[in-house]
This record gives sequence, C-alpha cells and structure tokens, in this order.
Amino acid sequence: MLVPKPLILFIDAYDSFSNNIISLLETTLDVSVRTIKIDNPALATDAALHEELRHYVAVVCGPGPGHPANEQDVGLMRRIWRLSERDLLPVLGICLGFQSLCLEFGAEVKRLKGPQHGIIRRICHVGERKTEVQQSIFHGVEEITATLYQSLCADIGQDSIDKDQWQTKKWEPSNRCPDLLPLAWAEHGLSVANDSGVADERVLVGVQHVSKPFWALQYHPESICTNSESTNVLQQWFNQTKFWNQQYRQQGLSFEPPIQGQVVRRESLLGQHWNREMNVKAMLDSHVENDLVCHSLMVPIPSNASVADIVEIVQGDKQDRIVLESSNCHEKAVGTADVRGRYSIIGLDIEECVRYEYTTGNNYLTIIHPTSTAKKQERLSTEQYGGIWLFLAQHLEKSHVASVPNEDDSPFWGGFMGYTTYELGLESIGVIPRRLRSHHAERPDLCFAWVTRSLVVDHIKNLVYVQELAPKSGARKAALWQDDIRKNLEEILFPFECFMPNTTTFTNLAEGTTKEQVLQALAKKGFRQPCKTRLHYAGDAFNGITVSGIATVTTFGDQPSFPIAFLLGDFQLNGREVHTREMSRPLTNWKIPLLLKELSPNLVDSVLSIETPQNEEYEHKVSRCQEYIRNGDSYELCLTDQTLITLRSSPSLTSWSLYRTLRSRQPAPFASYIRLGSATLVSASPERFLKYSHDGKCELRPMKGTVRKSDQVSTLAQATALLDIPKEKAENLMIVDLVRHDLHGVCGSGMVEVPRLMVVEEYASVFQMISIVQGSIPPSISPSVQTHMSESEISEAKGKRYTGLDVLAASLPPGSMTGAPKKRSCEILQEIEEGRDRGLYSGVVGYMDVAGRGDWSVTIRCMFKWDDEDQVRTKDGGKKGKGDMGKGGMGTEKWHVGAGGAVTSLSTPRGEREEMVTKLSGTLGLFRS
Ligand SMILES: C=C(O[C@@H]1C=C(C(=O)O)C=C[C@H]1O)C(=O)O
Ligand SMILES: NC(=O)CC[C@H](N)C(=O)O
Repeated sequence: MLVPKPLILFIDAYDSFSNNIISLLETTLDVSVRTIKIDNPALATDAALHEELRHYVAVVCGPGPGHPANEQDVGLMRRIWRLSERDLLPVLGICLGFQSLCLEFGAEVKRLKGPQHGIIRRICHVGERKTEVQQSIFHGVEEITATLYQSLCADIGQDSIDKDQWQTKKWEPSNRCPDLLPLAWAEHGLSVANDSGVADERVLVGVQHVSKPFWALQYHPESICTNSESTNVLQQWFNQTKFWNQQYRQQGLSFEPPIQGQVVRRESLLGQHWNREMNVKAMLDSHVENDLVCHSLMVPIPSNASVADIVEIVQGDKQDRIVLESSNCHEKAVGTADVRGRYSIIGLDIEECVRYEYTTGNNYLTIIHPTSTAKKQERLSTEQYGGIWLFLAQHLEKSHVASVPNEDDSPFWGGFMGYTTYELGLESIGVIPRRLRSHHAERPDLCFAWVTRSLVVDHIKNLVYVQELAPKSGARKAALWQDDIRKNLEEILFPFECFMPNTTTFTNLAEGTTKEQVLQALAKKGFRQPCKTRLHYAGDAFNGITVSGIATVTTFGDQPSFPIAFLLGDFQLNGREVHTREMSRPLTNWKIPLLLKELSPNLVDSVLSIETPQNEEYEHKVSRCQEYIRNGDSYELCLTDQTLITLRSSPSLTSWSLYRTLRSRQPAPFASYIRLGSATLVSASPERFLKYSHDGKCELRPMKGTVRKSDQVSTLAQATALLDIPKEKAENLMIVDLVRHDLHGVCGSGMVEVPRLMVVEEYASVFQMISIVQGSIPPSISPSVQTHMSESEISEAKGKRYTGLDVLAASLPPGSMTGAPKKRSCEILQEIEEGRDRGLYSGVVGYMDVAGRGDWSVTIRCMFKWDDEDQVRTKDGGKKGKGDMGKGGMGTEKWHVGAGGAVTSLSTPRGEREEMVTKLSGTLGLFRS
C-alpha cells in the first residue's frame, strides 16, 4: 500500500526562488510540498485557512519582494503568526517570511546600509557553540556559507549591545523582543573570499520563537551557492516539527479534500488541454497532415561555405526568410570551440508556409494561409483553441513524427520557427503590457511559421541536410525537389574548393561601367554561362550602383562553366573611394564579404537620424532601479532602453544586406535573420535561452556579466579576472537561481542541475559570463507503475505528458532580461522604461520541431523593425504599401535597437550606462564610419 508522505504548505510571495526551496524540502525531507500564493482568494476567511492548514504537518513562509509591513506583500503570512493554540502548527520563515515573523514579535524591519543580493556570506550560528543551552535547528550543524538576498533586516536591538558583551549576549533575546531567540548572524568581521563586505556590522539571520513552533532564516538555503551544510538545518527543523506535532498539536491531520495547495509542477499544456476537453482536433485535422516524416538528403559542402551564400542560392529573390545562423562557426581565432555554434537552420519558402500570429490582450489566434491558397485568414477564439501555448502543444502533438532522432542527426526536421516578443512573456507571468491599442493588430507578439522545407547546415560535418516534412507517400516528390536543391548547391559552392584562383585580368572598366557590360565582357571572353548566381551576388552589390574610375574585373576558375567575376583595384562605388586588392585570402571568405565590407560605408549615408538614450536620463533610471532595490522591491533589475535609427531606404539597402554586414562584423552563435509577417529582425545574439531534446532534457544558458574588449582587456584571463568580483558574480548567481526556479516548475523537485557556473566566454567584441542550468522532464509514467496501469490509463498519462514547450511557456520572458524576482521586477521596469514596448528585443527566436526538440535564443544585440512604421514613397510621390524596401521604393524605415544590463545595489549609474553603450555599439557600428 502506498503511504502518502506528510504534507508541508509553502506560502509563496511571488518570489523567483520559491520552487528551489520546494525542491530542496522535497529532496531533503521525506515530504510532499504543496504551495499557495499569499493572496489566494480561496483562503480569505479564517475558517477556510484553518481548514486548509489541517492537511499539513508544517508551513514554510517563503521569500519575496517588498516589505513585511505591507499587507499585500506578505498576505497570508501574518495570519499564520496569529493562529490560536487550537490551529497552531510549526512554521519556518525564509527571508520575507523571516522578516514577517520578526516584525510580528516586536522587531523593527529596516533597510540595510548595503543591500545583499546574491552575496555569499559565512553564517555564524548557535550550533557552532558546542554549549548551546537548548537544542536548536542549528544543532550539530557545521560551517555554513550561504547566499543572501535581502535589502531589509530585522533589528531586535542588536545595535544597542556593547561590543565587549556581544559574544555572549548575541544568543539571548533582547529586551525589545523577548519572544525572539537569535540563532544566527552575518557579521561584518566574518567575510569570505569575494564577499562584498557587509556595511552593516551585524545582521540577524536565524531566529526562533521562545514558546511557539516558529523558526526563521534570513538566508537562502536553496541557492546554488549555499553550501550543503544548510540542508542539515532543514533536517533539524523537521525533527523539531515532528516532535512538536506529537507533543502539542491540537488538530488532527486531515486527509479529506478539498485542498487548495498545489504541487510545484504546473499542469502540463497537454494535460490542460486533455482536462478541458477542448476540441481543436477537427481544426487541426484540416491543417496538419498525418503520417509525417522528414525526407532528408545530405549534401556535402565546402568547409568554408557561407550560410548567407547558401540562403541566396536556394532562396533567390524570396523576401520572407528565417535564418538561424551560427555565424561564428568559422571564427577559429575567437573564443573556444564550445562557444561556436554547430548548426545553422534555414526555413525555406516561408511565403508558402502557414503562419500563426497572436497578439497579447487579444483573445484570438490568427492563422494566415499562404497566398497561393484560396483561404486567406482564419481567426480562432480562445474558447476554440484554449490559449496560445495549449494550441501550439496540441498542434505539435498532432504532427509529432514517430521516429526518434539521434544525437548526431539534424536537430530540426520541420515544425514551428519564429519569434516571440518580450510582451508575450509579460502576459504569461500576469503582467499586462501597457501598449497602445492601435498597434495590436499589426504587431504580433508571437509569430511562427509552420516550416516544412528546410536546410540544416552542420558546420562540423560540412554538410547540409535538405529536408522536407511530408507524408510518407510524398517521398518521390520530395526527392525531385531535393535533387534540384542539391544541384544548385553543388554548382555554386564547389568551384571554390575545386579550382585555385587563376586570375586573368581581362579588361579595364571605363567610367560608368554597368553590370550588363560586365556580363557582356565576360560572355565575349568565352564564358558559356554568365555566372548566374555569382553575378547575382555581385548584383546585390552592383545593382543600381555606378562604378567609376579604374577597376579591374578579374575572373577565377579555369573552366568556362564556373566563371566568377568581381572588381579589383581603386575605384568608386556610389561616389565613394573603394580599394580592393586583397588577393591572399581563400576565395569564399573574401569575395562577397569584401565587396560588402567596402559597401558598408553606404549604410552611413542611409542614416537619417539615430536617437540614442540620453546619458543623464539613463543614469537617473539606474538610480531609480537602485532605489527600488534598497526598498526591498527587487534584487536585480535588467534595465534597458531603446535607440531608434531612421534609415533612408535605397535599392542597395535591404534588411538582408544589413544582416550580411552584421553577421560578418559580429559573428555570434545565435545570429538570426527573420523577415516574417510584419517584422524584420537582424540579430547577432550570443545568448542561448533554452534548448530541449525529444526526451525532455532542457538546458538554459543565462548570460550575465559583460566586459568590452579593448587594448587593456584583450584576453580571456584578463576578462575572467575582471568579472571575478561580487557585483558580477551576484548578477549571474541571481539569474541562475531564478532559472532553476523556472525549470523546477516544470521538471519537478530534484530534476535541475547547474553543470557550469559563471564561466567567461569570448565573443567578437565582448567577453560574457555564462552559466548552464539543466533540467530533465521525468517520463510520464515510471516503468514500475506502468505494470499496474490499464491501457487507457497509460494512454491518458502519455497524452498529458510534459514537453519542452512547457518549459518555454513557463520561462518567458528570459530571466536574464528581467531581473529577480521576475514578476515584481517586470512591473518596476515597465514603470521605469515608461511602458515602452521592448518588442522583439528581449524576446526569443528559434524553433520547435516535430520530433519534440527546440532551441531558442534571447533576442539581444539586434535591430528590428515593424512594417507599419515604414514610410514608403513611390516614384510618383504617393505612399506605397508597407514592407521591405529592397524592391526599389524610396522612403524611410525605423529600426529599434534595445540595449541594457542588470542593475544591482553594487552598480554605478555611470558603469551601467557604459555597459549599455557597449552592448549597443556592436549594432550601431554598422552605421558609423
Ligand atoms: C540586456 C542585454 O544583455 C543581457 C544582459 C547582460 C548583462 O547584464 O551582463 C548580458 C547578456 C544579456 O542577458 C543587452 O544585450 O542589451
Ligand atoms: N529574499 C527576500 O525574501 C527579500 C525580502 C525583502 N524584500 C528584502 O529585500 O529584504
């Protein structure tokens, strides 16, 4: 027979570490934990609270933002301290819970001189005195080093104790709070390496009520940087609660429903769907084909083939594109191998894909069908689709392919590709974006294309997977298409490897030479096919550009079928001096980038205005963040601001050309180009948000801690030394703990690990400190239980399983872009950032595929625009429709560039402003000569 474990109730004050505490309790003690929010309306009356408490052997009042004197910050906690003898049960307060207890019994809760967030301290506790009078929860506990997250502290009168009496008196209740017995202190003198030092001489961090079963800690036992000794404290506490329950508990335990407390794992998306019995099936039947498989062809490519070239070869003029590129894969000189991405993923024929769009605040989902079909748009109401995440989960379930991918295979077989905005994340944590209503329809917060044709480039194996997701029966059709793509790729990419440059200078170009003349000249030289694709590239550069001066067209390759031509020499492009004479580099590496590099000064000419954040204003915002932190409302705030760039559109200025330039200037493992729906994104993001595999292994890679490369700081060792300070480590630690919390909420207790903590990595223009947090979603049915289950029970359990999508839905917006605790910090940021949308910046881009895998990056170091902000003029002076300007329209386009950084109590306004400017400069560099 299964004996249920004793239940502990965790009262959650909307903190971002709560699930870590629950995990620690469940893995340390033989208990199950249930949780409720401090403002749970079902427990509004005392009778309801008392009834609920009868289910539990103990209560934990958790940490949280705010001040214990504020009713709305502590909610239920106060009522716990006031329980009558009849309803009393053992309680452990942690941080805010600690402060609430102390306040209730006479302490003054005041601001620390120096807030301590993510700071690791050596704790001096009563258990270290072998002569403790009374057995305490610190009994037999050795040395504790623990992470603190606090701006406030409880003063029970410690400052009035004379210095020479401190050692003995510190363990006694003070006159001021006779009910509170001090158990632990963080003292100024007891610093550990890397401690920022406490400005406050002594801070009470452990306490017990002298007559009631109340204990409390003002440090975080669950933090990844707290040592394992602190689990002993929990064990001791639990022993004391057992003893107390046996001796003094008046109310018997209840095993009867109802019970309000919830298990820590949120209900799975598929489970919610199952339980609500929503029927999107019929609708999905018309969208999703059955029996899908990924038809895949592997095509070898030269090791130095460029993803941007491949995109052009295969996609030609098609404007809508989704390219997720490891654009630093060839950057052998910078950083270590594991910073370089392995794969690049290209969604093909995006205009032919069904697109799904959702805007926050709308209770409908829009499905946009490709222009080739008769059906244009469908709108589903929330009742029909159950909410965007439920819908996506259901869609993926329906299109799930049966085969199991192997580790070394293509990571994407087809599925959803696209972006979500920061505001989508806000909505999912219950913060309402304060946007202007008028923007709703034109700017989706989630925009995914259902991609069935794709290319995946494996930069290690040097091959491309040419893939089509289609029913099994579609193999023949897929093969024909794949063969076309293969021929195209081979024709264009291979000459570079096969033929060494055989330079033949064949003509001097006269002033005003056009592309057509170059082609004619080539033809005269006997080249059979005027180099189709190559001149298409060159076309990007030549198109509409007047070349003048003396330039030499040089051809490479000694076979007429592979002619390649481009300009060498000193000449002018669009009135600018250009000098190209570097002949020594390998061909593919230098040819196109070289031309573009020379062209990039044109971007400067396209700039109509750049509005960057004002220095003083930004610094003022940093100070405001710090004021909130001093108040206890947040531990860390990732403040950001926006730069607006207005560009004059011109034929040579396409968003794709911006991307080509950015990717070669700022190579990054998560670069992306997305032109989808009404948004265009050009990104050089170095930060992975979340990756998950088909079997539920998830990995988040928060990045916190940034150093600009300079002459003074040019090596990894120098950067590592610079980042090895409490400020930077605290920033990183807070987000690691927050991300662990998010993951615990899906994977459950004990399923989260941190294999890499605070490691510095090198990128094109910055050094970044990262950590890796991994979680495993447990199987939906454990093998031992399965044997006792009926067929229908097994199918129900499988039908309700958790997938990587649950993790994505539970972890937005990315913690590294919010600060902690997430919800309160986002609310504060909304106010300081004046309710301005962050849009695609601070959101995520990536994919989730039909085999259950996904990979998402944080959208930073990027620029994006919305079509509705384009001003397009036609030749006759009228305004034209919106869209990319690449097609020759004249007008302006407005690009948004976000940048920011984490503000903590240890930040300086100037330092933060400089950090923001550093992050901005990679992108802004495109527009500066
Ligand atoms: C806010 C940005 O970056 C974020 C903040 C970082 C930091 O505070 O060190 C590092 C990486 C990102 O998570 C940005 O690039 O604009
Ligand atoms: N970690 C916490 O619970 C923090 C409590 C309180 N808001 C403070 O900042 O001191």
